[in-house]
Amino acid sequence: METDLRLESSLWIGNRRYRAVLTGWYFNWTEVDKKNRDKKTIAVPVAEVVGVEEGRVEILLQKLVEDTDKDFTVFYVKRSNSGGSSGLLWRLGRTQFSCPSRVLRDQWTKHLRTALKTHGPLRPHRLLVFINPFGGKRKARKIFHSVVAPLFELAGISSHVIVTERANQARDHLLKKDLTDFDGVVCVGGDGMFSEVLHGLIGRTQQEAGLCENDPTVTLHPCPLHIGIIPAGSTDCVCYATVGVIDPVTSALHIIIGDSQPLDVCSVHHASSLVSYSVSLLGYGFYGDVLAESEKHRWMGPLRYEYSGTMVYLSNRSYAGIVQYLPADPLLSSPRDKTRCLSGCSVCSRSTDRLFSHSSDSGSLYSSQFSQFSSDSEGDWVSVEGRFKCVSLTCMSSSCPRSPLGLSPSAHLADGTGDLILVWDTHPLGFLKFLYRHTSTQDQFDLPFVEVHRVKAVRFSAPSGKEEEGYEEIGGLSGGIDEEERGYDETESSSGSQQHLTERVRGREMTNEPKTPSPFLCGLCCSKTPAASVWNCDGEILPFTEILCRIHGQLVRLYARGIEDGAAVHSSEESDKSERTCILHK
Ligand SMILES: Nc1ncnc2c1ncn2[C@@H]1O[C@H](COP(=O)(O)OP(=O)(O)OP(=O)(O)O)[C@@H](O)[C@H]1O
Repeated sequence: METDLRLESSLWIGNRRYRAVLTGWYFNWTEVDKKNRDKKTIAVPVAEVVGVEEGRVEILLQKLVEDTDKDFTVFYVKRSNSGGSSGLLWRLGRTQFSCPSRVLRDQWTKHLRTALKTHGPLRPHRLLVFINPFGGKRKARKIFHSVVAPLFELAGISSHVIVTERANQARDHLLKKDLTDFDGVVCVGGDGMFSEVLHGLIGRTQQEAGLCENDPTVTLHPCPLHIGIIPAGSTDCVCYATVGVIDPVTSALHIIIGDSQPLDVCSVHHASSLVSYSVSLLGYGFYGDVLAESEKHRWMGPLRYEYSGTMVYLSNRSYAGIVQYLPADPLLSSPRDKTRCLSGCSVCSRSTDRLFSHSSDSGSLYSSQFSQFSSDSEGDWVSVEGRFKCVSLTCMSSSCPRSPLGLSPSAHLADGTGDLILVWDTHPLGFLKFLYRHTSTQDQFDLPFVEVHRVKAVRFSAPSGKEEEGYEEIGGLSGGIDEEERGYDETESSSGSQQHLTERVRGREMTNEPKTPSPFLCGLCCSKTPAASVWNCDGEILPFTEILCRIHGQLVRLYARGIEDGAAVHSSEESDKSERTCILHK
């Protein structure tokens, strides 16, 4: 196949001569000077070629074609620095080549197109697109039609576009309508819109596989359709955490070239019923309260999150809870190992082998997952009880522009685990330090009242009524437990052993004596602590406190490739100094 695709000839860009070579995987062109010496080479992976067109073609608001019979135009992915974001921006690179004859031009276009098919097996041909016209700044429709649709057209992708008229329309469509012709589903909107598509696709897949989503022990069937996210919401965290930038062009290009990023999904059950799925944050306590508070102030727009965060922080609440978790294998990875899940992550790749090792066909693919889950014996569960500022579970780093490293910087997108973060009740200033560290590079887990565990499942419940009232009374009076008062050291806090945790619970019970109210808490914030918080599940409030969460490894696939490490991409400057592409210097 490699030899069939190989093509080499002189080509011209303007009046400069280039030696162009198409190997199996790369399309390279090297400038040749008058003395036949090679200058710089531009190498574009065939997998990143967006399209090949006869003539001299430009894509502005619409396609402009100057049909000359010796020219062809190649469109490809070009990388550029994103400024503040963690990933790289992708732009549409374009180079117009001239050939000495029409025959040679036709040979180039034919070979390049064949190479695209060979090296882009997951490139979509037909997509189902949902646009939420009310998401974010209400620009989703414009973003799709002016930025994304021309790129899809260039790449030969046909789209069936549905502009939603109500919440949950996309979910319901995916659950009920015929999806046979589609390679993937694209949502143009924010995290809420992504969540709709996620629920619709997972539900549909389980229906077709005859699986009951309400049974928390069932291993769910991976979704066959890819999901693409064109960010157009006020919160686009899933896009940021899986691409590294919030940029419609970058996301559209990932869709076009058929990138594939598996993603873990957490199922949330209450009393043997499915409540929801989550991919980013499941948070009780602080994060639940902030969401509940912000819902009361929707009229403020995005500012409501700052306002609500401040109000909830000042109210200095903590909540009693019993947390049980099933630890993941500590030999595979750890939330404190200071690694980052980047594009091509080896931990996630090894997980693919582990999760789907027994067969390549999807039927036995999920039976191999089933055997993995069924071996999780109940005896492995660890249980802790006490008062928490917040309890969070995240299946990914949950990085976002405000917190570039995220809630759990070393979490993985697709290793079949989640990170459970327990923030025990503490002094308000300690908690502020914890929150502040999310905005910097300081380790938010390196605090004595914080612990993090890599887990496969979590159960949460509030203590029964009587105990709850007792905690409430104490919570209402107490200014929280000082770090010094807690009676355990930092080394212990990261050990996560059952024994240490039990000791800590005892220590906490002892320190839960009523205390003199802290002067910091008086005035504005000294309201009575409610008995229970609510769960924030990817931005939605859950109606239950008691939940069982289970991580399903690589349940869905996104048109993405994880965050690219800018430093690792071999790049240099071309004509536009800010732009990067693969250029090899000779
Ligand atoms: N046509 C519609 N009318 C009203 N709501 C819709 C419509 N289409 C989708 N939705 C709902 O709007 C919610 C928010 O949408 P989306 O995530 O796109 O925007 P957002 O601005 O990021 O959201 P948020 O206000 O939650 O930050 C989603 O939960 C989705 O179910």
